[in-house]
Amino acid sequence: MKILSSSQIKECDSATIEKGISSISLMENAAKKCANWIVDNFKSNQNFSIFAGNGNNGGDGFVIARMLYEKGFDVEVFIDENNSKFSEDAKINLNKIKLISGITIKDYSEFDNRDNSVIIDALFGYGLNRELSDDFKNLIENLNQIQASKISIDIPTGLFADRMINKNAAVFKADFTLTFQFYKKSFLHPETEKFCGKIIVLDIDLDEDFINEAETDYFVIDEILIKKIYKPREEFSHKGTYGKSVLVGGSYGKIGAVLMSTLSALKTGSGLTFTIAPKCGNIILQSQVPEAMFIDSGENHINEIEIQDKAIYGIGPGLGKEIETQKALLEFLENYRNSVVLDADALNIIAENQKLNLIPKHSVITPHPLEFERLFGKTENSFERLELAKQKAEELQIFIILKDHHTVVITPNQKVFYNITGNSGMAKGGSGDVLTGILTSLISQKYDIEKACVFGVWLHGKAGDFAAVEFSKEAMLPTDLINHISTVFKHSR
Ligand SMILES: NC(=O)C1=CN([C@@H]2O[C@H](COP(=O)(O)OP(=O)(O)OC[C@H]3O[C@@H](n4cnc5c(N)ncnc54)[C@H](O)[C@@H]3O)[C@@H](O)[C@H]2O)[C@@H](O)CC1
Ligand SMILES: [K+]
Repeated sequence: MKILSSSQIKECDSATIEKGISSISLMENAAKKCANWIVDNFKSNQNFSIFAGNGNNGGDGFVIARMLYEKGFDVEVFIDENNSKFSEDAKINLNKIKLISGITIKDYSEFDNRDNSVIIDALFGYGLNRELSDDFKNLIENLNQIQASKISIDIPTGLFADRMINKNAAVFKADFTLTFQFYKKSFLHPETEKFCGKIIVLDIDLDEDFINEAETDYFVIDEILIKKIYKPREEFSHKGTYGKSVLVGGSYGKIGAVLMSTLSALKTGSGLTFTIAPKCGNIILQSQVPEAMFIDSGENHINEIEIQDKAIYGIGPGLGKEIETQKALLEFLENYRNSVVLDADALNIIAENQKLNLIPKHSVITPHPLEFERLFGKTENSFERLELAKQKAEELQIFIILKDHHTVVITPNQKVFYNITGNSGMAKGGSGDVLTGILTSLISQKYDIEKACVFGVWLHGKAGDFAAVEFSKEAMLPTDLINHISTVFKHSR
């Protein structure tokens, strides 16, 4: 799914209107989708307090008020009674509810939530283009204090669609955000996402031709994209068809990491799978993953990384940073020309030795925010981090998978794919090792690297979601996630 900027969304609205749908019908349709969702999700004796602004977001609020009232709900609408400059469509819809005696319209200042109503925020949408005034900030801070369910229409008021907010910004804290047609970039960054609650994307039939032609670097990974990428296994194939994955890592006390990567590579379909690990890992690896071939290197830590023909390497899980290991990795990178997946200590070794230039072109690196900082330096927030990552991905011609609440894939041509599968149960040591195995396996199976990254992060999160359903977010383990890779493939048929 494409992510458009607020100006592109505005153009998309206009293109839809040019195709013959009036702007007032578009508002009617958008509000109807919201009202239907609310009716389906709230009890029929629920009261609603709708806070409307002067623009089209407020207009949506007026239509929602009318529709909920018509469905039998109690509704009160709050506006700024001192400001009579409404957008044209908002004014038409405000006038319509003024004629309905059962809907009371009051000034924001008259609100007291005596009847414990659900609060609907239709103050500002994607049209917000500057800081809120103190009056609005106070209103929002007061609303945020109230213990009630809260719904934002299109965007929680106070957020911009596609940029960071100021540190002291006031933002409506929603439990649900009912948004139109597209995810907004700010729904996917930790500093701003926390205000959105559960995000529901409602299709309001905006012009498909415009959407198809709109140019953007930003995408949300959805099932439509995954269906285009996934290559089911062919009947007439053999193990050689599915490539050779070599997982490199493990050190005394950290053999589990490379074991999980190896197992994940196998479970993702790798044809031939090797593990290069120190001798101390031999018995555990051979007994736990008999399908993989073991190549030893060093006693308790890796001291050499053998280069094999026609293989894809995934290096880093549990690797450690012993001097000999550092030398082995740097020597490998100096002599290796193919794409490689680099994670964890492999990235830390590269950062400490300042050897970014040794990363082969079209490789994949999978840093979490701290590893990213060690590699590329400090940034103020995740929006800036993403911009720096785009710049570095292009400069080094590599794929960067930034692991965060929403993991992001950044390509050498600066495309950005946000992943929305996964859950907090995956915030445990070992989850990253699984991802390294999955990515190595997909690339060795000749998935194009961009597709492998997109499919890999989605698959990783989706398996995590299945594991959370079975075991709970608290109790699920990375090994449960590995076992649920099969559930994802079964559901993908
Ligand atoms: N036809 C359309 O364009 C549709 C628009 N829709 C709704 O319309 C919204 C966008 O409407 P608008 O473009 O009218 O914008 P908003 O309703 O988000 O904001 C209203 C106006 O407030 C002004 N403003 C910006 N920042 C401000 C600030 N800090 N303090 C005070 N005023 C400020 C701007 O001039 C802006 O146009 C969407 O988020 C969505 O809810 C939907 O009804 C779908 C169709
Ligand atoms: K809003």
